[in-house]
Amino acid sequence: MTEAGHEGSAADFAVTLTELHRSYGSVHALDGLSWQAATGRITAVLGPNGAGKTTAVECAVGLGRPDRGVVRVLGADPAEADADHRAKVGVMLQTGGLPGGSKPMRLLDHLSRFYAAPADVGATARRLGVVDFAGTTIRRLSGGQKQRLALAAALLGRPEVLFLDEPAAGLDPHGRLEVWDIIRALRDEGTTVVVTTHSFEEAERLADHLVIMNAGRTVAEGSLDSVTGGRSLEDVYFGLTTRGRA
Ligand SMILES: Nc1ncnc2c1ncn2[C@@H]1O[C@H](COP(=O)(O)OP(=O)(O)OP(=O)(O)O)[C@@H](O)[C@H]1O
Repeated sequence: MTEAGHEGSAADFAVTLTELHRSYGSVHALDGLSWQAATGRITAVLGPNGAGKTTAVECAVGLGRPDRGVVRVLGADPAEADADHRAKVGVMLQTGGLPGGSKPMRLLDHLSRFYAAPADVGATARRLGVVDFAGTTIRRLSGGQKQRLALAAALLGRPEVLFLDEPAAGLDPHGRLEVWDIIRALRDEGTTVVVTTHSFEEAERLADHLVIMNAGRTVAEGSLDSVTGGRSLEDVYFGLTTRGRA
């Protein structure tokens, strides 16, 4: 198991979080959090409810600012970065924010107009299987269909760095395999992917680099093998984490 090591140049690590603190009242959501995501690799971030995963991603995409600490994404501070930088960063948050009254293709068309050089909407919709439910109003979609749509939306800007919050949650087994294949294909095309997850299987299947968070801090970071040291990921996780506080 390794401590959060911060070696290598900025080009090696598309995302670097260093000693982040963020509090909501008396809750220390981030309490000295540090981890890195290597460029062109998949980083999986595991941690119990309330560990601070979403808060960390919000800081990394510029939706929130830490009270203290340094965030660098593609060499820039996302809270200060310009539109060009933001266009290079994609994010799929949990699906609650999709507009219920719209239809999938209309939403993707609309979102694609925010980008100077968007991905092809039809090709993106086909890749995620959105065309299969293109005529259904978003509020009537199943959880898995919403998940595919949210992932398609996150790909429209052809991001260099992609943050995915529980991308396979709610998907059936076929759907999960398909989404994992897409994530690996994106990595193979050079995209840096950060996946937050509660699934050991997802972490084991996807992670080139693994981060385990607990109570706002990193408690393990490294390759799957270096983190587990021959034990099961589940055993390591339960040994390092405590029940969520959310
Ligand atoms: N806007 C907010 N106001 C108050 N407390 C918040 C807010 N956002 C997060 N928190 C608290 O900060 C802590 C970390 O929350 P966060 O959502 O980052 O955890 P998480 O690891 O993403 O959890 P989950 O696995 O449930 O998604 C929790 O205790 C949460 O209740």
